[in-house]
Amino acid sequence: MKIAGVVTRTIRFDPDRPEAVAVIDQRQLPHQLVWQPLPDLETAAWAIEEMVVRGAPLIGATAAVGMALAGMAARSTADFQGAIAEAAQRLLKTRPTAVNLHWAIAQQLAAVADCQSGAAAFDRLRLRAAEIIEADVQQCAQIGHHGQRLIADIYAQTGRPVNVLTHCNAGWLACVDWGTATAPIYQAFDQGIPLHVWVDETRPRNQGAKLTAWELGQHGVPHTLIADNTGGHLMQHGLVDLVIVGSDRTTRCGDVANKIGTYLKALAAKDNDLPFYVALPSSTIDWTLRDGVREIPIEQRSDREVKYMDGRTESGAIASVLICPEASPAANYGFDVTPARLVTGLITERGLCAASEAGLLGLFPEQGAQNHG
Ligand SMILES: CSC[C@H]1O[C@H](OP(=O)(O)O)[C@H](O)[C@@H]1O
Repeated sequence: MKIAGVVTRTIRFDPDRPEAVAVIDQRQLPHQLVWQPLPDLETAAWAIEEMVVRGAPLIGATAAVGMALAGMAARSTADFQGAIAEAAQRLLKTRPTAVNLHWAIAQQLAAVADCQSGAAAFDRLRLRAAEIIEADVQQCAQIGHHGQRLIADIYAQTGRPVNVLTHCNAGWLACVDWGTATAPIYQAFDQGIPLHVWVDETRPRNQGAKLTAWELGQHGVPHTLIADNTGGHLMQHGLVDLVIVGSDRTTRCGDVANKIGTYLKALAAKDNDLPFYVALPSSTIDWTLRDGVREIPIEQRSDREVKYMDGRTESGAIASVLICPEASPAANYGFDVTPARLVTGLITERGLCAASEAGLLGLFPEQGAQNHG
């Protein structure tokens, strides 16, 4: 998407110059645009752990690049396979919930399985990383193409601007470009469909306030930032037409793990008979799992993220402030799981489907042949 009118992606990766890879440091947004170089595997792993980069698809893309950087470092060593396996283990320890991390690492390990030299393995890793990055862009564009119809249909029925609510940041900043939940919004907006987005601030890391509001503003999309607990009230008063969120891991039966608070939005949407859609690329589907509440690992992060807020002071300095008694313990669950029964439908790169095994296999029949879960 564009930053100040310049087409930009979240990660700059040239397979012919992998050592020059850099990512937007999303911890600095919206106040500063900072590009963070990723010179080696460890920096790539650190960037995922510290949420320099975040969002399931971008975590996957960064992991794929991290594996390529490990391959670059090991390209002249005899035990290059051991070094690549070690890199995979390092990356798997970064963040547990987004399945794209596992998917991307598995893709890279498969790419080098039959390599007989470090040089050949490095070539496979850097080229596969570039493919994964390009595929994410195309898949998110397709999610936008399929999802924009939902917004267009509501506009055709009502004849007034469509109010969409989204949670966290499932925007182009969570991907390489376009986003997942935001792709239908951008494409409907670009087609001239009048719309407005309610942006959940999304405590505790405030990805909505810091990232979604910023990227929508950069594109000129009308939006209003709201406290996380506002959505239900808006839905009760007819101010929301559609909820679209992203996913970090979706089971083969349509259960969805997403940023903490998503489940509560789904409950409110159900209670108000409003459509609740989840936008996701197939790299976010975990075909080995069926029951998301029981099986999806939920990341728990530092209590500091709950106890402190950071931002820009009135004097322009970036500061972090304690918002509770220092002695108060805090729990920081990063995600929750929305059961498929609360999901109206899934928006994938292959089209829309019901949040069910039949729905997903209808779009991805190749997965049905394998005995999963
Ligand atoms: C399109 S995936 C975006 C997804 O990732 C976010 O989590 P985090 O910022 O912690 O990586 C959130 O769950 C978004 O919906």
